[in-house]
Amino acid sequence: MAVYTDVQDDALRAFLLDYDVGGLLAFRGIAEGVENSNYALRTEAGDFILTLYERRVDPGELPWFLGLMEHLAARGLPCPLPVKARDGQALRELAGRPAAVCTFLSGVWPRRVRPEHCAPLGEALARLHLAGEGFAATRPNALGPAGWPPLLDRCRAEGDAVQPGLVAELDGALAAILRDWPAPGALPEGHIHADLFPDNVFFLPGPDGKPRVSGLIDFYFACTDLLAYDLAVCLNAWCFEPDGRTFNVTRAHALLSAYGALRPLSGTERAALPVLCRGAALRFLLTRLHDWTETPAGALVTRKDPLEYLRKLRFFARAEGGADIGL
Ligand SMILES: Nc1ncnc2c1ncn2[C@@H]1O[C@H](COP(=O)(O)OP(=O)(O)O)[C@@H](O)[C@H]1O
Ligand SMILES: N[C@@H](CCOP(=O)(O)O)C(=O)O
Repeated sequence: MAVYTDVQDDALRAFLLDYDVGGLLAFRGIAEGVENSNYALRTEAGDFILTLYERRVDPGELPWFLGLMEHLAARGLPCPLPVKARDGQALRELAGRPAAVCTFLSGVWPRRVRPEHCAPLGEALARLHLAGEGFAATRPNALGPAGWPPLLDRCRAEGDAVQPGLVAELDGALAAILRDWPAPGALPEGHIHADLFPDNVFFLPGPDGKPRVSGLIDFYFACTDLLAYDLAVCLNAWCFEPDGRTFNVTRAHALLSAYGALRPLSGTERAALPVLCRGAALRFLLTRLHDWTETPAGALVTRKDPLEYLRKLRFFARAEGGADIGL
């Protein structure tokens, strides 16, 4: 479910009068997604996505996200381009919420990841990092290492009800990750997506029939951080079998090789990748755990399993070297 705010058709028609997109032909709410309300629009000018920004997005940060997408799209990355109204503004208001219209991207996200998805993914991620250069404004990662201890504290009271002993295990894992984390300035930084899960990457078959990336969406966790951390997020999200236990080295190797062909990893980045993977596993474990225990009964949101990421964290803690994670 991701339509929290209802939009009436007369309000939408009036809203669109400020844009050069012609008349509204059809619209429907999109059930997928977690954070915001999304509608698919068809107007006389084509297809668009309307997003109404909900609870967890800070309205003050929206110009940064929209500015980054505009910068990346202008450099040829297949990401949504915010559409400006006639007053030159992409960020407007509808139904009492901050709202933006973006271009619609074709394609389908992979319900079942195959190694053939991972090379185009790695290439797209490297292109994203390279295209982000030159976007001057920065946004710190609120869900980076400094954010993990307070997040764990918020899960302390309820965590052991999810799995006995969980809080103590996470205390130990967090301490080890913070101890091993790269020192400031040690690794290259830039703008990262920070949530490039399969449901945020669209594919279409290329002329050879193999999957080609046709769209990267959902930039609302994007921030300025270690570039290699984005790879760690992808290794977590794309390279395990669905049970979260079995790591697929073939997928990881395809992802890392394709990335490295466009943006070669330094020796320091390669050495840091295992701890970045542990950090990324902990980050998604903590946000899922927090949502698991805090989501009110009856809320129309599908909670995601935090323990899937405990299994991934344990895998990366056991991994003995780069070869175990596809380097
Ligand atoms: N630019 C786009 N083009 C096509 N579909 C989109 C676009 N943006 C969002 N969507 C659709 O909306 C769904 C939810 O979008 P997403 O940004 O992941 O929402 P949320 O931020 O709420 O998690 C996606 O799975 C996709 O179906
Ligand atoms: N990818 C995160 C959840 C964020 O949801 P999204 O729909 O905004 O990508 C997770 O799996 O925990």
